[in-house]
Amino acid sequence: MSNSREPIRNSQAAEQRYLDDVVQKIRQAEKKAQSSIEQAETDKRSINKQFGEEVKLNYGDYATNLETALSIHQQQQMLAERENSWQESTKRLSILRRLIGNPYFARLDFQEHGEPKRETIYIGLSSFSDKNDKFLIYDWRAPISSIYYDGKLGDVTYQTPDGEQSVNISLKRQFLIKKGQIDSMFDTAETIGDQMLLEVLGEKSSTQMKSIVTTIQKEQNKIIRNTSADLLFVQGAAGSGKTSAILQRVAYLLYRYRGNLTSSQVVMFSPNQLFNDYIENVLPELGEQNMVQMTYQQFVGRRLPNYTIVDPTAQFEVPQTETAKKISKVKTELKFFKALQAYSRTLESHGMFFRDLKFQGKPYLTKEKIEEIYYSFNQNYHLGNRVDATKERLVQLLNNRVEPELRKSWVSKTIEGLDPEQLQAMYARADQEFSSSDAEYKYLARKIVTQALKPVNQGINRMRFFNINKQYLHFLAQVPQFLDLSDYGLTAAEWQAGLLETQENFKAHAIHLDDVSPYLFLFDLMTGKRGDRRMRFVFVDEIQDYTPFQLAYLQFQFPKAKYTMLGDLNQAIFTKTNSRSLLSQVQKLFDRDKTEVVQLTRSYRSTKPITEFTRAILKNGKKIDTFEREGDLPNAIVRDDQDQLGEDLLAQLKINDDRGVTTAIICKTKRESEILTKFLQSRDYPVTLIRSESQRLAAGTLVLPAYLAKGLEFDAVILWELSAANYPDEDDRQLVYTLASRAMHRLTMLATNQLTPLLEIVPEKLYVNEK
Ligand SMILES: Nc1ncnc2c1ncn2[C@@H]1O[C@H](COP(=O)(O)OP(=O)(O)OP(=O)(O)O)[C@@H](O)[C@H]1O
Repeated sequence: MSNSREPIRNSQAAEQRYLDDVVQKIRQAEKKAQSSIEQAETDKRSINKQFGEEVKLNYGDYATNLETALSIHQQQQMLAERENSWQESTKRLSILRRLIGNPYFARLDFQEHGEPKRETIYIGLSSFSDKNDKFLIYDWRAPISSIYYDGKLGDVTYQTPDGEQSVNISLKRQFLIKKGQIDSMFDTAETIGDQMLLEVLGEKSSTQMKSIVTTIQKEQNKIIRNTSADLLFVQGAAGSGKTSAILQRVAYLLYRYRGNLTSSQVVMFSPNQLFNDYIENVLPELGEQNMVQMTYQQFVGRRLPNYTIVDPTAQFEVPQTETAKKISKVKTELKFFKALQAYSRTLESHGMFFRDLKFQGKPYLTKEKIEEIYYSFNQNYHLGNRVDATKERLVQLLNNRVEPELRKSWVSKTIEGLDPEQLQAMYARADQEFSSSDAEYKYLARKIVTQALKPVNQGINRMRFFNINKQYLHFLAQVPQFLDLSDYGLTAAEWQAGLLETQENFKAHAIHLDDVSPYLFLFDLMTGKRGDRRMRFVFVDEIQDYTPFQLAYLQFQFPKAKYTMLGDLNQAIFTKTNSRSLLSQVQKLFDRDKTEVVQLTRSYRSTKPITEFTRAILKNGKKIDTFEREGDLPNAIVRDDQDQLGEDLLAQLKINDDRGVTTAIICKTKRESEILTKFLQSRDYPVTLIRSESQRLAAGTLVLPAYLAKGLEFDAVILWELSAANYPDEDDRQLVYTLASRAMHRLTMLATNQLTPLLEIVPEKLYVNEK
């Protein structure tokens, strides 16, 4: 071997010596960071002290005031510098402390093409260099680290900001290091050896998701490091690491665009708040700040604070009628988005509804007048400029009204009614002087009038002259002109009935979730709003639960961002009907050349028997591969009465508890979860019921309703009442698949009378039927 140091480091003892050396250097750096923090703190204290004394001394005339101001400015600058250095050192310190116990997880030996020397690098959570700026550890996100995840041994290439590089890899070594000691190490010729992955996957679940940097798979690495696509669409089986991959991707992007990208320019839309809590620690553990996280409902809901958003399907408690499903389909498709855009263009020449702007309870700027102004501009004005020009004219009109208003009797009455205190508050200064009492009266009158007209002014600025509700209903009435309702199996009368329902909802300050996005979009179009252009990356997880309309609306809201959308078209649990066409509809929103699709087919979450079972539930399932991890076959127990089933549940819980695995019992609805929780408590079995998404996941056995289980995982899952009564037909197939695929090590299904017929297609050898 050409590198003389290499043989020395080939045994574990030698690697340990090298590790000790690195750890010692990190410790030295830690001390240094600690002392610069202390220094910055001492400096801050002394600046503050000095500053306090100077200010006390110089509290005098104008000149010294100016001097004081200058000195304050100077002090502030000095403080800010110290603050910066304090923050830098604190951040550094926390990274160093993280590195001390586990500085790196891999070593690579390689030779760059054309270079005589072979190099050895170590890869860890963050980079670290010694006093001479020699890198002892490379960040896992550095360009060179990519070859650890990507390639086999031999000749490989990797991307750098300056283009492609080729190297020849001769060694790839993985380490499991705990508290500064090498637990085990293995050399691998594979991408990332299965041995390492097996160790990691065999671990127990917890209430917090973990980072996967040490074992990122090649396909996942593609997702993480992609910077070219405007739309990166990831279709991945349950448990294939979609969520994990995007969290590492956020960390990667923050590193790659350091200085130009902040975590506030990255937003992630996730299925529910519970899931947000579940993933909350991953980025901080990687030394990065969390991105903005919210649910789509939160995103749109904050713009409609006075409305209750109704979504009858969300919790599976109320079944939807066939007609309601069809109407819902119309309102959630891309065609509807386009129809709305087309409708908005017609408003440029006619058809906009207005409201009076009132003053003292009476129309002040009438809707007729506003309409006249709005349509007085020529056809070059689109909706956005039309509204700006209208606002301007209305403000002018309002200003012109001030003078005549001054002479009205309500103004003089108001002035007469002012008590001395109120009067005093009207003057700019206590000793304000006027040339005459007439001038004083005019001054006061003007103040009162402008004050009173303020709400009208606000109404103009906030565009209260638009009648958005009426406009939206008008649009719904016009829909048959833009779409063929018969394509959706709907008659004009059924559509009209749906419209009346929306109208009734408005009266009750409620709005159906399907109406929310079109309603806001119409308002944006009317007011010429153009979205948030600062947002650079948008992530949408569990995309199969979004409607094409919602995704189009997101794109409208963040027009400059690159999108990463992840989903499993096998798991569409809320929007069953259109999941198949979702991808094709979404692709229409982006430039074809800038769209990349990545498939993740291997399921890492579950043992092989569980993955084999869950994938058999799907009829036209996308391809799913298992990961070779052994475990028990899933088991199903069916009883004639629920009391007996309760005993079986307790018995299964005992088995799981004895094995030290944590169980989640998933029921179909919230009501069922509540009843089951009461039963278990009556039998002195401690459980935590998760009944809303604002709750936290707790340790120990959980009971939760199906709609909250999205995206989560548990050591053991018991599906309570997976019966024919609860899951009768095809509509629930994807839901059952989603629920079953939450299990990592153990899956049990319990039902009274009869198991759901959805399992009939699953070969008997894939599970144990205990009846
Ligand atoms: N490369 C990896 N190394 C180690 N663990 C991994 C890897 N990829 C995925 N996992 C583990 O597999 C499990 C499933 O990952 P994740 O939740 O990201 O999948 P998902 O595709 O989002 O699943 P779902 O669609 O079912 O919600 C997690 O426990 C995760 O830590």
